[in-house]
Amino acid sequence: MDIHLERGEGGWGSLVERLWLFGFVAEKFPTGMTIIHESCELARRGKEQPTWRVFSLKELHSATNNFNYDNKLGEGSFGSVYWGQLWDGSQIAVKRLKVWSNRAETEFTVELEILARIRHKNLLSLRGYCAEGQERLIVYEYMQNLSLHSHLHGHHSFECPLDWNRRMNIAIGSAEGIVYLHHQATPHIIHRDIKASNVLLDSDFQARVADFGFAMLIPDGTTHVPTKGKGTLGYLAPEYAMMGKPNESCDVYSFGVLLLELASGRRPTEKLSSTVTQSIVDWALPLVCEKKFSEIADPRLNGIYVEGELKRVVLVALMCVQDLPEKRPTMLDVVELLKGESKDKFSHIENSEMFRSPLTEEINNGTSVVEDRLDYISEEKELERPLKENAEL
Ligand SMILES: Nc1ncnc2c1ncn2[C@@H]1O[C@H](COP(=O)(O)OP(=O)(O)OP(=O)(O)O)[C@@H](O)[C@H]1O
Repeated sequence: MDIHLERGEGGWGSLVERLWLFGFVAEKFPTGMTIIHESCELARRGKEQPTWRVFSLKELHSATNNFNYDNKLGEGSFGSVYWGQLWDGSQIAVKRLKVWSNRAETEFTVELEILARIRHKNLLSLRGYCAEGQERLIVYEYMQNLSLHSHLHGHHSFECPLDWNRRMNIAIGSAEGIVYLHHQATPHIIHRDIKASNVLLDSDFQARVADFGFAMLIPDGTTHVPTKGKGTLGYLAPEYAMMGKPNESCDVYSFGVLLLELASGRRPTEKLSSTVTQSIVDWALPLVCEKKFSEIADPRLNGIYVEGELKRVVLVALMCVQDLPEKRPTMLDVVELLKGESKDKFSHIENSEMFRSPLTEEINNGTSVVEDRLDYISEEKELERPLKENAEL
């Protein structure tokens, strides 16, 4: 018989209690969101032990050289992220809460609650957490090649290690990670902040979707959940920006923006002048209507890409960013289309009305989105740091 009880430790109290019983698990989190959890995934994993654990603050201080500035990998709304090395030589990334607040506490708990229940090759894995006094830290696997954002727009964009093959793998891999969240996780998960800085790259440049602080667990049968809007400028679905009702199609919209970014190397929005900002969607659509795909391709690719795949990525992206959520594909469709598995669906898309007239109303004009109702909007920023050791560039 296999029964044991685990109890998290720390001044904040027990974060999670787990009762392991014949391969099933009862989880108890302080948010109370999930008291009993009997997921298919856990059943599949059988009696596998959780891969994460509770870290002491002392251990994390020593791993990160006392959160030394030189170890800092980046900074987000929650706090700073530091590179560290554990006593066994394994590398970690430690996210340290900046200022304690109720909102930060919620983000911390939501992220842990979600990370603890997911496991997929294209999602960032949790190594553990630390909650001592007012300190809140999340420990992740370290991703040697940092974020997609850093390669497209940041410190590493000039080295451009992202050839076309890697870009295709990143597109398909990150889409598969989101398919898992939307269609396979129990309950389903809406990420709500899909963007280039939340797609991390491992030593083989495989994509790992990260940052679940804004994510939401959606029980079966829920059509939409009213909530205050969250997300990042340039990636927000118009209906979500205006009404703040998230569902899976909001992630699909953000993923469409990310695909355009990956193909073109442009940012989601570009300032044309001090008063005019153009969205990547408004820039790409007229070029597609004129069949000028080569003008969309990132100049850093030096013309070395597979024409058919570039076209596929761009057309699928534009299907994802349609104004009407019901017209957007699901992430399952997106994966199928990106892999070129559905010739019929693709030729239907190629002949779509929206690619005939440049001024179609299917796409928003990039300036009409009312984003001031959002509770929290972040802007893309990234600390310029060299890659840590083992980066294969
Ligand atoms: N596991 C990791 N391995 C390597 N680098 C990481 C890891 N996690 C985060 N980073 C780096 O730290 C940066 C900051 O991450 P963080 O998730 O805190 O913020 P963000 O996603 O950029 O912004 P926000 O949280 O405000 O949306 C990332 O862009 C990435 O470069």
